[in-house]
Amino acid sequence: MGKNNKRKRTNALTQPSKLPTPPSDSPSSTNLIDSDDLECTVNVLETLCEFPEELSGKEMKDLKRKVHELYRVMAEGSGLGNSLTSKISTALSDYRFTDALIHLFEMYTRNLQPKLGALQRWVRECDATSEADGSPGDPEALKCLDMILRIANNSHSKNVSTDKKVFGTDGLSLEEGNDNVIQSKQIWKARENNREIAIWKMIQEGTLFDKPPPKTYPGFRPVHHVKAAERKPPNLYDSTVYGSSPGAITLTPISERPIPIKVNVPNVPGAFVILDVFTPEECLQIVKVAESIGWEKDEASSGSALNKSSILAKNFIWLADFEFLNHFYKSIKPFIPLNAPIDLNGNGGGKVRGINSRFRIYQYTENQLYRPHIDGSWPSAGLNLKTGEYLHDSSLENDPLWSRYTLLIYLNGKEDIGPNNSGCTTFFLPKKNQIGFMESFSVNPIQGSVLCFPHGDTIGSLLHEGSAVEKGGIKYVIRTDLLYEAKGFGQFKPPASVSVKIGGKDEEGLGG
Ligand SMILES: O=C(O)CCC(=O)C(=O)O
Ligand SMILES: [Fe+2]
Repeated sequence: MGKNNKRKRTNALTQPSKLPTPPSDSPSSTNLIDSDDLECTVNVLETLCEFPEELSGKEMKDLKRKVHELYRVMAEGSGLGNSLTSKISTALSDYRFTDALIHLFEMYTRNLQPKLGALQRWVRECDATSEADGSPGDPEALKCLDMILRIANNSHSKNVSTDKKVFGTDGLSLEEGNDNVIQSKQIWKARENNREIAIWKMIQEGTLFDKPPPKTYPGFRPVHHVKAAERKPPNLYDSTVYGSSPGAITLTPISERPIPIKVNVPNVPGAFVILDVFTPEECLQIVKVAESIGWEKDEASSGSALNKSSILAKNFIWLADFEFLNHFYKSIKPFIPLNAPIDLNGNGGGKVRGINSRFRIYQYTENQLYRPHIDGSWPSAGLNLKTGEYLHDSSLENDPLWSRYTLLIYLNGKEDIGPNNSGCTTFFLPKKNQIGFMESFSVNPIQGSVLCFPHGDTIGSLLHEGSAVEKGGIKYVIRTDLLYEAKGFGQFKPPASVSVKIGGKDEEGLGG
Protein backbone atom coordinates (compact mmCIF):
# COMPACT_ATOMS: atom_id res chain seq x y z
CA MET A 1 0.00 0.00 0.00
CA GLY A 2 1.00 3.57 -0.51
CA LYS A 3 4.12 3.20 -2.58
CA ASN A 4 3.08 6.14 -4.73
CA ASN A 5 6.36 8.00 -4.35
CA LYS A 6 8.26 5.06 -5.76
CA ARG A 7 5.93 4.41 -8.66
CA LYS A 8 7.57 4.75 -12.09
CA ARG A 9 5.75 6.86 -14.62
CA THR A 10 5.55 4.74 -17.73
CA ASN A 11 2.83 6.57 -19.59
CA ALA A 12 4.23 8.86 -22.28
CA LEU A 13 1.19 11.11 -21.98
CA THR A 14 1.92 12.44 -18.51
CA GLN A 15 2.19 16.06 -19.64
CA PRO A 16 -0.78 16.75 -21.90
CA SER A 17 -0.63 20.18 -23.43
CA LYS A 18 -4.39 20.54 -23.25
CA LEU A 19 -7.02 19.44 -20.75
CA PRO A 20 -9.62 16.85 -21.77
CA THR A 21 -12.82 18.25 -23.19
CA PRO A 22 -16.32 16.88 -22.62
CA PRO A 23 -17.50 14.21 -25.06
CA SER A 24 -19.03 15.45 -28.29
CA ASP A 25 -20.32 13.89 -31.48
CA SER A 26 -17.51 15.42 -33.45
CA PRO A 27 -14.01 13.90 -33.38
CA SER A 28 -11.92 14.88 -30.36
CA SER A 29 -10.53 18.39 -30.47
CA THR A 30 -7.17 17.10 -29.17
CA ASN A 31 -4.92 14.47 -30.63
CA LEU A 32 -4.29 13.00 -27.23
CA ILE A 33 -7.62 11.56 -26.23
CA ASP A 34 -9.74 9.32 -28.34
CA SER A 35 -13.43 10.24 -28.16
CA ASP A 36 -14.44 6.62 -27.37
CA ASP A 37 -11.94 6.56 -24.49
CA LEU A 38 -13.32 9.82 -23.24
CA GLU A 39 -16.90 8.57 -23.36
CA CYS A 40 -15.90 5.43 -21.53
CA THR A 41 -14.11 7.51 -18.85
CA VAL A 42 -17.13 9.73 -18.37
CA ASN A 43 -19.34 6.64 -18.00
CA VAL A 44 -17.02 5.21 -15.35
CA LEU A 45 -16.98 8.51 -13.45
CA GLU A 46 -20.76 8.80 -13.63
CA THR A 47 -21.15 5.28 -12.26
CA LEU A 48 -18.75 6.08 -9.44
CA CYS A 49 -20.69 9.23 -8.56
CA GLU A 50 -23.83 7.14 -8.33
CA PHE A 51 -22.21 4.29 -6.39
CA PRO A 52 -19.37 5.90 -4.41
CA GLU A 53 -18.94 2.77 -2.29
CA GLU A 54 -17.28 1.22 -5.36
CA LEU A 55 -14.37 3.56 -4.68
CA SER A 56 -13.45 1.91 -1.41
CA GLY A 57 -11.30 -0.93 -2.78
CA LYS A 58 -7.52 -0.87 -2.99
CA GLU A 59 -7.80 -1.61 -6.71
CA MET A 60 -9.23 1.91 -7.04
CA LYS A 61 -6.24 3.71 -5.60
CA ASP A 62 -4.56 4.59 -8.92
CA LEU A 63 -7.85 5.92 -10.24
CA LYS A 64 -8.40 7.96 -7.09
CA ARG A 65 -4.95 9.49 -7.31
CA LYS A 66 -5.47 10.48 -10.93
CA VAL A 67 -8.92 11.90 -10.28
CA HIS A 68 -7.44 13.89 -7.45
CA GLU A 69 -4.76 15.34 -9.75
CA LEU A 70 -7.44 16.24 -12.26
CA TYR A 71 -9.49 17.86 -9.52
CA ARG A 72 -6.46 19.86 -8.46
CA VAL A 73 -5.86 21.10 -12.00
CA MET A 74 -9.52 22.02 -12.39
CA ALA A 75 -9.78 23.63 -8.97
CA GLU A 76 -6.63 25.70 -9.35
CA GLY A 77 -7.47 29.29 -8.70
CA SER A 78 -11.04 28.50 -7.72
CA GLY A 79 -10.28 28.11 -4.00
CA LEU A 80 -12.11 24.77 -3.92
CA GLY A 81 -11.30 22.14 -1.30
CA ASN A 82 -8.42 24.02 0.25
CA SER A 83 -9.00 23.49 3.95
CA LEU A 84 -6.02 21.74 5.46
CA THR A 85 -8.25 19.22 7.22
CA SER A 86 -10.00 18.23 4.00
CA LYS A 87 -6.70 18.07 2.10
CA ILE A 88 -5.35 15.66 4.70
CA SER A 89 -8.55 13.62 4.68
CA THR A 90 -8.58 13.22 0.90
CA ALA A 91 -4.88 12.51 0.66
CA LEU A 92 -5.12 9.76 3.29
CA SER A 93 -8.20 8.16 1.79
CA ASP A 94 -6.47 8.15 -1.62
CA TYR A 95 -3.35 6.48 -0.11
CA ARG A 96 -1.26 9.57 -1.04
CA PHE A 97 0.75 9.38 2.16
CA THR A 98 3.52 11.74 1.02
CA ASP A 99 0.99 14.50 0.28
CA ALA A 100 -0.80 13.78 3.54
CA LEU A 101 2.43 14.03 5.51
CA ILE A 102 3.27 17.44 4.04
CA HIS A 103 -0.17 18.80 5.00
CA LEU A 104 0.01 17.16 8.42
CA PHE A 105 3.39 18.77 9.03
CA GLU A 106 1.95 22.15 8.12
CA MET A 107 -0.85 21.62 10.60
CA TYR A 108 1.67 20.62 13.24
CA THR A 109 3.96 23.61 12.75
CA ARG A 110 1.02 26.02 12.65
CA ASN A 111 -0.21 24.48 15.91
CA LEU A 112 -3.70 23.88 14.49
CA GLN A 113 -6.01 21.52 16.35
CA PRO A 114 -8.32 19.31 14.29
CA LYS A 115 -11.54 17.92 15.77
CA LEU A 116 -11.43 14.50 17.40
CA GLY A 117 -13.55 13.17 14.53
CA ALA A 118 -10.90 14.16 11.98
CA LEU A 119 -8.13 12.63 14.09
CA GLN A 120 -10.02 9.37 14.43
CA ARG A 121 -10.81 9.27 10.72
CA TRP A 122 -7.19 9.95 9.75
CA VAL A 123 -5.90 7.25 12.05
CA ARG A 124 -8.36 4.82 10.48
CA GLU A 125 -7.42 5.83 6.97
CA CYS A 126 -3.75 5.13 7.73
CA ASP A 127 -4.78 1.58 8.61
CA ALA A 128 -1.17 0.95 9.62
CA THR A 129 -1.90 -2.37 11.23
CA SER A 130 1.04 -4.57 12.06
CA GLU A 131 1.10 -7.91 10.30
CA ALA A 132 0.04 -11.15 11.94
CA ASP A 133 3.72 -12.15 12.14
CA GLY A 134 4.43 -9.06 14.26
CA SER A 135 6.18 -7.06 11.51
CA PRO A 136 5.13 -3.41 11.42
CA GLY A 137 2.59 -1.92 9.02
CA ASP A 138 3.20 0.29 5.98
CA PRO A 139 6.07 2.67 6.91
CA GLU A 140 4.62 5.64 5.03
CA ALA A 141 1.27 5.24 6.78
CA LEU A 142 3.13 4.91 10.09
CA LYS A 143 4.93 8.23 9.49
CA CYS A 144 1.54 9.86 8.95
CA LEU A 145 0.31 8.26 12.18
CA ASP A 146 3.31 9.66 14.03
CA MET A 147 2.54 13.16 12.77
CA ILE A 148 -1.17 12.79 13.64
CA LEU A 149 -0.19 11.89 17.20
CA ARG A 150 2.12 14.89 17.44
CA ILE A 151 -0.70 17.14 16.24
CA ALA A 152 -3.02 15.61 18.85
CA ASN A 153 -0.49 16.18 21.60
CA ASN A 154 0.97 19.38 20.23
CA SER A 155 1.21 20.96 23.64
CA HIS A 156 4.00 18.71 24.88
CA SER A 157 5.96 17.63 21.84
CA LYS A 158 7.07 20.91 20.33
CA ASN A 159 10.77 20.89 21.17
CA VAL A 160 11.84 18.29 18.67
CA SER A 161 14.81 18.27 16.38
CA THR A 162 13.96 18.21 12.70
CA ASP A 163 15.98 15.06 12.14
CA LYS A 164 17.74 15.23 8.77
CA LYS A 165 16.99 11.57 8.17
CA VAL A 166 13.32 12.41 8.01
CA PHE A 167 13.28 15.97 6.81
CA GLY A 168 15.54 16.56 3.84
CA THR A 169 16.58 20.07 2.88
CA ASP A 170 13.82 20.25 0.32
CA GLY A 171 11.01 19.10 2.56
CA LEU A 172 9.78 15.82 3.95
CA SER A 173 11.46 12.66 2.81
CA LEU A 174 9.91 9.27 3.23
CA GLU A 175 12.81 7.42 1.72
CA GLU A 176 15.18 7.08 4.64
CA GLY A 177 14.63 5.22 7.89
CA ASN A 178 11.42 3.70 6.53
CA ASP A 179 12.00 0.29 7.99
CA ASN A 180 12.14 1.48 11.54
CA VAL A 181 9.31 3.93 11.97
CA ILE A 182 8.40 1.95 15.06
CA GLN A 183 11.72 2.03 16.83
CA SER A 184 11.22 -0.07 19.88
CA LYS A 185 8.76 -2.48 21.20
CA GLN A 186 8.02 -3.15 24.84
CA ILE A 187 5.95 -6.20 25.68
CA TRP A 188 4.81 -5.93 29.25
CA LYS A 189 2.84 -8.04 31.72
CA ALA A 190 1.55 -6.56 34.98
CA ARG A 191 2.15 -9.83 36.89
CA GLU A 192 3.55 -13.29 36.23
CA ASN A 193 2.13 -16.55 37.61
CA ASN A 194 -1.56 -15.75 37.51
CA ARG A 195 -4.24 -18.25 38.40
CA GLU A 196 -6.15 -18.56 35.13
CA ILE A 197 -8.69 -20.89 33.58
CA ALA A 198 -7.64 -22.00 30.07
CA ILE A 199 -10.96 -21.55 28.26
CA TRP A 200 -9.65 -22.45 24.81
CA LYS A 201 -8.62 -25.90 26.01
CA MET A 202 -12.15 -26.47 27.34
CA ILE A 203 -13.63 -25.44 23.98
CA GLN A 204 -11.26 -27.71 22.06
CA GLU A 205 -11.95 -30.64 24.38
CA GLY A 206 -15.71 -30.01 24.22
CA THR A 207 -15.99 -29.47 27.98
CA LEU A 208 -17.16 -25.82 27.96
CA PHE A 209 -20.81 -26.90 28.25
CA ASP A 210 -22.70 -29.88 29.56
CA LYS A 211 -23.81 -31.08 26.18
CA PRO A 212 -25.81 -29.89 24.30
CA PRO A 213 -24.97 -26.20 24.90
CA PRO A 214 -27.98 -24.17 26.08
CA LYS A 215 -29.80 -22.36 23.26
CA THR A 216 -30.69 -19.49 25.53
CA TYR A 217 -28.76 -18.49 28.59
CA PRO A 218 -30.55 -18.11 31.93
CA GLY A 219 -30.83 -14.46 32.95
CA PHE A 220 -30.08 -13.08 29.43
CA ARG A 221 -32.65 -11.78 26.92
CA PRO A 222 -32.52 -9.71 23.73
CA VAL A 223 -33.43 -6.08 24.47
CA HIS A 224 -32.66 -4.41 21.15
CA HIS A 225 -32.20 -5.47 17.56
CA VAL A 226 -31.04 -3.40 14.57
CA LYS A 227 -31.16 -4.66 11.00
CA ALA A 228 -27.86 -4.54 9.10
CA ALA A 229 -28.97 -1.79 6.69
CA GLU A 230 -30.32 0.40 9.50
CA ARG A 231 -27.07 0.41 11.45
CA LYS A 232 -25.01 3.58 11.48
CA PRO A 233 -22.87 3.21 9.46
CA PRO A 234 -24.67 0.45 7.47
CA ASN A 235 -23.27 -2.98 8.17
CA LEU A 236 -23.40 -6.38 6.50
CA TYR A 237 -24.76 -7.94 9.70
CA ASP A 238 -27.63 -7.33 12.12
CA SER A 239 -26.83 -6.27 15.67
CA THR A 240 -28.53 -7.44 18.87
CA VAL A 241 -28.10 -6.16 22.42
CA TYR A 242 -28.66 -8.76 25.20
CA GLY A 243 -29.64 -7.52 28.65
CA SER A 244 -28.88 -9.48 31.82
CA SER A 245 -30.89 -9.75 35.04
CA PRO A 246 -29.25 -9.40 38.47
CA GLY A 247 -27.59 -12.68 39.39
CA ALA A 248 -27.20 -13.83 35.76
CA ILE A 249 -23.45 -14.01 36.39
CA THR A 250 -22.74 -15.62 39.76
CA LEU A 251 -20.19 -13.45 41.55
CA THR A 252 -17.47 -15.14 43.62
CA PRO A 253 -18.06 -14.39 47.34
CA ILE A 254 -15.95 -11.54 48.74
CA SER A 255 -14.20 -13.87 51.19
CA GLU A 256 -12.85 -15.95 48.28
CA ARG A 257 -11.59 -13.17 46.00
CA PRO A 258 -8.20 -11.47 46.02
CA ILE A 259 -8.11 -7.73 46.66
CA PRO A 260 -7.66 -5.79 43.38
CA ILE A 261 -4.45 -3.82 42.92
CA LYS A 262 -3.39 -1.16 40.42
CA VAL A 263 -0.22 -1.22 38.28
CA ASN A 264 0.69 1.65 35.94
CA VAL A 265 1.64 0.69 32.38
CA PRO A 266 5.31 1.74 32.08
CA ASN A 267 5.95 4.51 29.53
CA VAL A 268 2.27 4.94 28.61
CA PRO A 269 1.00 8.09 30.37
CA GLY A 270 -2.48 7.64 31.81
CA ALA A 271 -2.77 3.87 31.21
CA PHE A 272 -3.00 1.42 34.10
CA VAL A 273 -4.07 -2.15 34.82
CA ILE A 274 -6.22 -3.20 37.78
CA LEU A 275 -5.57 -6.85 38.64
CA ASP A 276 -8.15 -9.26 40.10
CA VAL A 277 -11.29 -7.27 39.32
CA PHE A 278 -12.93 -10.50 38.14
CA THR A 279 -12.12 -14.07 39.09
CA PRO A 280 -11.32 -16.69 36.43
CA GLU A 281 -14.68 -18.35 37.26
CA GLU A 282 -16.57 -15.11 36.51
CA CYS A 283 -14.66 -14.66 33.22
CA LEU A 284 -15.49 -18.23 32.23
CA GLN A 285 -19.23 -17.64 32.82
CA ILE A 286 -19.19 -14.54 30.62
CA VAL A 287 -17.45 -16.38 27.77
CA LYS A 288 -20.00 -19.20 28.10
CA VAL A 289 -22.87 -16.73 27.71
CA ALA A 290 -21.46 -15.32 24.47
CA GLU A 291 -20.44 -18.73 23.12
CA SER A 292 -23.88 -20.21 23.76
CA ILE A 293 -26.04 -17.30 22.56
CA GLY A 294 -23.66 -16.68 19.65
CA TRP A 295 -21.39 -14.03 18.18
CA GLU A 296 -22.27 -11.44 15.60
CA LYS A 297 -19.97 -10.50 12.76
CA ASP A 298 -19.19 -6.89 12.10
CA GLU A 299 -18.27 -5.44 8.71
CA ALA A 300 -19.19 -2.04 7.32
CA SER A 301 -21.10 -2.42 4.06
CA SER A 302 -19.59 0.71 2.54
CA GLY A 303 -17.02 3.37 3.23
CA SER A 304 -13.33 3.71 2.82
CA ALA A 305 -12.49 1.24 5.55
CA LEU A 306 -14.30 -1.58 3.77
CA ASN A 307 -11.45 -3.31 2.02
CA LYS A 308 -8.66 -2.45 4.36
CA SER A 309 -6.47 -5.07 5.85
CA SER A 310 -7.93 -5.65 9.30
CA ILE A 311 -9.80 -8.78 10.02
CA LEU A 312 -12.26 -7.76 12.67
CA ALA A 313 -13.19 -9.69 15.76
CA LYS A 314 -16.73 -11.01 16.25
CA ASN A 315 -18.77 -9.44 19.00
CA PHE A 316 -21.56 -9.96 21.50
CA ILE A 317 -23.22 -6.87 22.93
CA TRP A 318 -24.26 -7.11 26.55
CA LEU A 319 -26.22 -4.54 28.50
CA ALA A 320 -25.02 -5.39 32.00
CA ASP A 321 -27.38 -5.45 35.01
CA PHE A 322 -26.91 -3.18 38.03
CA GLU A 323 -25.67 -5.96 40.33
CA PHE A 324 -22.80 -6.82 38.01
CA LEU A 325 -22.06 -3.12 37.37
CA ASN A 326 -22.10 -2.36 41.11
CA HIS A 327 -19.52 -5.04 41.79
CA PHE A 328 -17.36 -3.82 38.89
CA TYR A 329 -17.56 -0.15 39.91
CA LYS A 330 -16.88 -0.86 43.59
CA SER A 331 -13.78 -2.91 42.69
CA ILE A 332 -12.19 -0.25 40.49
CA LYS A 333 -13.38 2.95 42.24
CA PRO A 334 -10.31 3.29 44.54
CA PHE A 335 -8.04 3.40 41.47
CA ILE A 336 -9.80 5.42 38.78
CA PRO A 337 -9.53 9.18 38.15
CA LEU A 338 -12.33 10.83 40.11
CA ASN A 339 -12.57 13.68 37.61
CA ALA A 340 -12.52 13.75 33.82
CA PRO A 341 -9.40 15.05 32.12
CA ILE A 342 -9.44 18.47 30.55
CA ASP A 343 -10.36 18.58 26.86
CA LEU A 344 -8.52 20.35 24.05
CA ASN A 345 -10.44 23.56 24.72
CA GLY A 346 -9.43 23.62 28.35
CA ASN A 347 -12.81 22.36 29.56
CA GLY A 348 -13.54 19.28 31.57
CA GLY A 349 -13.17 18.04 35.08
CA GLY A 350 -16.65 16.48 35.56
CA LYS A 351 -17.08 13.90 38.34
CA VAL A 352 -16.90 10.17 37.65
CA ARG A 353 -20.38 8.62 37.82
CA GLY A 354 -20.11 4.98 36.83
CA ILE A 355 -19.55 2.45 34.10
CA ASN A 356 -21.30 2.34 30.74
CA SER A 357 -23.59 -0.69 30.93
CA ARG A 358 -23.17 -1.34 27.20
CA PHE A 359 -20.40 -3.93 27.03
CA ARG A 360 -18.94 -5.14 23.75
CA ILE A 361 -17.44 -8.60 24.16
CA TYR A 362 -14.98 -9.44 21.38
CA GLN A 363 -13.80 -12.84 20.28
CA TYR A 364 -10.58 -12.70 18.20
CA THR A 365 -9.31 -15.84 16.53
CA GLU A 366 -6.25 -16.42 14.34
CA ASN A 367 -5.07 -13.25 12.54
CA GLN A 368 -7.96 -11.18 13.82
CA LEU A 369 -7.15 -7.73 15.14
CA TYR A 370 -8.47 -4.27 15.80
CA ARG A 371 -6.38 -1.86 13.76
CA PRO A 372 -4.83 1.26 15.35
CA HIS A 373 -7.43 3.74 16.49
CA ILE A 374 -8.25 6.35 19.10
CA ASP A 375 -11.32 5.47 21.13
CA GLY A 376 -14.19 7.92 21.07
CA SER A 377 -16.57 9.02 23.81
CA TRP A 378 -19.85 7.19 24.36
CA PRO A 379 -23.03 8.17 26.14
CA SER A 380 -24.56 6.16 28.96
CA ALA A 381 -26.62 3.35 27.41
CA GLY A 382 -29.54 1.86 29.33
CA LEU A 383 -33.18 0.81 29.38
CA ASN A 384 -36.17 3.08 29.80
CA LEU A 385 -37.38 2.01 33.25
CA LYS A 386 -41.05 2.33 32.30
CA THR A 387 -41.14 0.89 28.79
CA GLY A 388 -38.05 -1.34 28.76
CA GLU A 389 -36.99 0.38 25.52
CA TYR A 390 -33.22 0.36 24.82
CA LEU A 391 -31.74 3.85 25.01
CA HIS A 392 -28.44 4.64 23.34
CA ASP A 393 -28.20 7.61 25.73
CA SER A 394 -30.13 7.10 28.95
CA SER A 395 -28.77 10.09 30.85
CA LEU A 396 -31.04 13.01 31.68
CA GLU A 397 -30.99 16.12 29.55
CA ASN A 398 -29.93 18.29 32.49
CA ASP A 399 -27.42 15.73 33.72
CA PRO A 400 -25.55 14.46 30.66
CA LEU A 401 -22.89 11.80 31.05
CA TRP A 402 -20.15 11.03 28.54
CA SER A 403 -17.30 8.58 28.71
CA ARG A 404 -13.70 9.74 29.09
CA TYR A 405 -11.82 6.49 29.79
CA THR A 406 -11.75 3.10 28.09
CA LEU A 407 -12.10 -0.05 30.18
CA LEU A 408 -10.90 -3.35 28.69
CA ILE A 409 -11.65 -6.48 30.71
CA TYR A 410 -9.51 -9.42 29.65
CA LEU A 411 -11.54 -12.62 29.90
CA ASN A 412 -8.66 -14.97 29.13
CA GLY A 413 -4.87 -14.98 29.29
CA LYS A 414 -1.73 -15.79 27.36
CA GLU A 415 -2.12 -19.58 27.60
CA ASP A 416 -5.16 -19.19 25.32
CA ILE A 417 -4.01 -16.19 23.31
CA GLY A 418 -0.44 -17.18 22.44
CA PRO A 419 3.05 -15.89 23.19
CA ASN A 420 4.85 -12.57 22.55
CA ASN A 421 2.69 -9.85 21.04
CA SER A 422 -0.23 -12.14 20.18
CA GLY A 423 -3.51 -10.50 21.23
CA CYS A 424 -1.83 -7.75 23.25
CA THR A 425 -3.30 -4.26 23.47
CA THR A 426 -0.53 -2.20 21.90
CA PHE A 427 -0.11 1.55 22.38
CA PHE A 428 1.80 3.76 19.95
CA LEU A 429 3.49 6.94 21.13
CA PRO A 430 5.58 9.46 19.19
CA LYS A 431 9.25 9.10 20.02
CA LYS A 432 10.55 11.98 22.11
CA ASN A 433 12.83 14.32 20.18
CA GLN A 434 12.57 12.38 16.90
CA ILE A 435 9.83 13.25 14.49
CA GLY A 436 8.94 10.40 12.17
CA PHE A 437 9.49 7.67 14.73
CA MET A 438 7.18 5.95 17.17
CA GLU A 439 7.54 3.53 20.02
CA SER A 440 5.11 0.73 20.74
CA PHE A 441 4.14 -0.61 24.13
CA SER A 442 2.19 -3.85 24.34
CA VAL A 443 0.12 -4.89 27.34
CA ASN A 444 -0.31 -8.62 27.84
CA PRO A 445 -3.84 -9.70 28.73
CA ILE A 446 -4.26 -11.24 32.20
CA GLN A 447 -7.55 -13.01 32.90
CA GLY A 448 -9.86 -10.91 35.10
CA SER A 449 -7.72 -7.76 34.88
CA VAL A 450 -8.92 -4.40 33.56
CA LEU A 451 -6.87 -2.03 31.41
CA CYS A 452 -7.93 1.62 31.73
CA PHE A 453 -6.77 4.62 29.67
CA PRO A 454 -8.03 8.08 28.60
CA HIS A 455 -10.03 8.48 25.40
CA GLY A 456 -12.15 10.93 23.46
CA ASP A 457 -11.66 14.61 22.93
CA THR A 458 -8.99 15.07 25.59
CA ILE A 459 -5.28 15.66 25.71
CA GLY A 460 -3.77 12.28 26.46
CA SER A 461 -6.14 10.10 24.39
CA LEU A 462 -4.07 7.14 23.33
CA LEU A 463 -3.57 5.51 19.92
CA HIS A 464 -3.73 1.74 20.30
CA GLU A 465 -4.54 -1.50 18.52
CA GLY A 466 -5.83 -4.93 19.48
CA SER A 467 -2.80 -6.75 18.05
CA ALA A 468 -3.31 -9.79 15.85
CA VAL A 469 -3.92 -13.09 17.54
CA GLU A 470 -1.39 -15.67 16.38
CA LYS A 471 -2.14 -19.01 14.76
CA GLY A 472 -3.98 -21.33 17.09
CA GLY A 473 -4.86 -18.66 19.66
CA ILE A 474 -8.14 -17.14 20.84
CA LYS A 475 -8.78 -13.93 22.78
CA TYR A 476 -11.85 -12.73 24.67
CA VAL A 477 -12.07 -9.15 25.88
CA ILE A 478 -14.84 -6.75 26.96
CA ARG A 479 -14.76 -3.07 25.97
CA THR A 480 -16.72 -0.57 27.99
CA ASP A 481 -16.15 2.95 29.35
CA LEU A 482 -16.00 5.10 32.48
CA LEU A 483 -18.72 7.76 32.52
CA TYR A 484 -18.24 11.34 33.73
CA GLU A 485 -20.48 14.31 34.27
CA ALA A 486 -20.40 16.40 31.11
CA LYS A 487 -22.74 19.24 32.04
CA GLY A 488 -21.38 22.68 31.39
CA PHE A 489 -18.23 21.73 29.55
CA GLY A 490 -17.16 20.44 26.19
CA GLN A 491 -19.46 18.91 23.68
CA PHE A 492 -21.75 16.21 24.84
CA LYS A 493 -23.53 15.57 21.59
CA PRO A 494 -21.68 13.52 18.98
CA PRO A 495 -20.18 15.74 16.27
CA ALA A 496 -21.64 14.59 12.93
CA SER A 497 -18.20 14.00 11.51
CA VAL A 498 -17.49 11.27 14.00
CA SER A 499 -20.69 9.29 13.92
CA VAL A 500 -19.93 7.99 10.43
CA LYS A 501 -17.31 5.72 8.89
CA ILE A 502 -16.25 3.90 12.00
CA GLY A 503 -14.72 1.07 10.03
CA GLY A 504 -17.21 -1.59 10.90
CA LYS A 505 -16.51 -1.47 14.58
CA ASP A 506 -19.14 0.79 16.03
CA GLU A 507 -22.50 2.32 15.55
CA GLU A 508 -24.21 5.46 16.67
CA GLY A 509 -21.33 6.55 18.85
CA LEU A 510 -18.24 8.62 18.74
CA GLY A 511 -16.09 5.94 17.25
CA GLY A 512 -13.80 3.30 18.70
O1 LIG B 1 -8.69 -5.96 21.93
C1 LIG B 1 -7.98 -5.06 22.37
O2 LIG B 1 -6.97 -5.32 23.02
C2 LIG B 1 -8.32 -3.62 22.09
C3 LIG B 1 -9.78 -3.38 21.86
C4 LIG B 1 -10.05 -1.93 21.66
O3 LIG B 1 -9.16 -1.16 21.43
C5 LIG B 1 -11.43 -1.38 21.71
O4 LIG B 1 -12.37 -2.16 21.84
O5 LIG B 1 -11.59 -0.15 21.63
FE1 LIG C 1 -9.88 0.86 21.42
